[in-house]
Amino acid sequence: MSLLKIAGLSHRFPGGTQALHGVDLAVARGEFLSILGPSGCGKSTLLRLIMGLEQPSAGALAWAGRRPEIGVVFQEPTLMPWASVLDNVALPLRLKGVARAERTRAAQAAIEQVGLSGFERAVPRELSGGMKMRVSIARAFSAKPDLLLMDEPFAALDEITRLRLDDELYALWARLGLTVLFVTHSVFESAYLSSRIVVMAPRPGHLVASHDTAHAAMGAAFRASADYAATCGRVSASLAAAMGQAA
Ligand SMILES: Nc1ncnc2c1ncn2[C@@H]1O[C@H](COP(=O)(O)OP(=O)(O)OP(=O)(O)O)[C@@H](O)[C@H]1O
Repeated sequence: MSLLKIAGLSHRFPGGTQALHGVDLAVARGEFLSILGPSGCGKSTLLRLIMGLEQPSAGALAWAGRRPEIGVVFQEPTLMPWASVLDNVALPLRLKGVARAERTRAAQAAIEQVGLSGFERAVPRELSGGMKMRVSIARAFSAKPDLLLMDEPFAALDEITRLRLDDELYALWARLGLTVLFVTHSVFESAYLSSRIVVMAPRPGHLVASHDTAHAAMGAAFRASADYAATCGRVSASLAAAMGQAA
């Protein structure tokens, strides 16, 4: 069953920019869904509507059951610089009023999941860019969100770190059964991580294609596989079409 059903969603900003038009999208529980599209096609606007930070001009977002808990990861890790890794990761739990002992336990578990055990007392300036991003990811899922929204989380990282974090995120998703909505400009990253990829086109932003992907394995073996190459080819062609170019 769908966690979220988006129907006929359109959004016009007060200045007059029509950012989205007629978006229909269902997000199933447990899927890793990437939204891929050129700059300005409305990806971030769509995430803001899902987060409830903007109200749509038309159309509807329907959640299954109660309003869900949403975890968010942006390109900037946006950590509290004065606070320890543990306190940063525990922040959503503190804001929810979870008692100290319980939030420490949950934050420590999340820190372990992202491979940062032993760094609980470190502060952000003592961490590498990749480690800060791991803290941001741990914070986003520490409160066990129904949906994890990720807006180009690894775009500012070097390629080696990015590939490693892609592997780690894929493993986390598979291990914890997360539902992830992942915004990226990268065909290769989306083809590697996703169970489904939707491609958007601009002016105004709308969905043009949806691709299910084959996930047989991960790591170097999957990156070298024919399935991965075929997905990259199909998705690249959709993206080229979305941008009005021949593939
Ligand atoms: N607050 C705003 N006020 C007015 N127009 C906006 C606002 N935010 C975004 N837009 C416009 O809406 C359109 C979609 O922007 P959005 O940021 O959602 O695209 P995007 O696909 O996320 O782009 P990028 O990949 O560069 O981050 C663009 O034309 C942008 O200029």
